[in-house]
Amino acid sequence: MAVHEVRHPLVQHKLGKLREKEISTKRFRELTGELGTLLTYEATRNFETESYSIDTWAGTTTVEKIKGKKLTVVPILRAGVGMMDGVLSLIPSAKVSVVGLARDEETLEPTVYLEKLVSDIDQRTALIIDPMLATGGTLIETVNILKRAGCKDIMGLFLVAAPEGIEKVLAIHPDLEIYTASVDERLNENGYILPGLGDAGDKIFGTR
Ligand SMILES: O=P(O)(O)OC[C@H]1O[C@H](OP(=O)(O)OP(=O)(O)O)[C@H](O)[C@@H]1O
Ligand SMILES: O=c1cc[nH]c(=O)[nH]1
Ligand SMILES: [Mg+2]
Repeated sequence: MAVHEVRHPLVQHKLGKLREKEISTKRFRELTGELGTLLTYEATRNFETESYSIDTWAGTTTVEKIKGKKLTVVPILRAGVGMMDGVLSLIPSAKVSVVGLARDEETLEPTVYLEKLVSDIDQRTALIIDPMLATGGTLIETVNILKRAGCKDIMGLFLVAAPEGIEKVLAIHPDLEIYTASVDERLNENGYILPGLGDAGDKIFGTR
């Protein structure tokens, strides 16, 4: 597994705005989508391309396209939905496989309540999207679901990740590629990331 912390100035600028205490639902949503786009740009940086010829106004020339890479975007309900439009703005034809997991506030254990995967997921690269990687329980369970379905190539995009969660995921799924805008300091006693974002799901959906 590799953890890529995306230090691009635009990413860090937008993450800083996202952390502000009095942020509105509208602004939180906008920034979450924009960061989804920027993380997608970074995560697809090493996709293989192949050359082909086209006719242009000045004759024939050689251009490139992404080489046979079939993707499925995997938003983790609820909060992952907040990143989805931003991710799909760069890869608009990607199929979407939805999983629903909710973390118990007391035990911090995730419960799976929905699995709706594309049928040929065993032939696709899965791009998991969720704003938060905290204890890592939700991500471990999501990767378990994808691997059980035959998926072999799995990447994840997270706005913020906790070092404790990364370590736990790494121990169980060493083949995962993680992209995040920030590896934050630590988890607090309630399993929230510090400095983190607070409850990302509530902020995206305007609940609470
Ligand atoms: O790494 P973990 O400790 O498992 O926590 C991370 C999970 O917690 C949040 O979701 P939550 O369960 O609050 O659901 P929501 O998206 O419906 O708010 C977050 O969006 C992740 O999915
Ligand atoms: O800090 C955290 C941890 C889990 N879920 C969140 O929304 N925020
Ligand atoms: Mg939540």
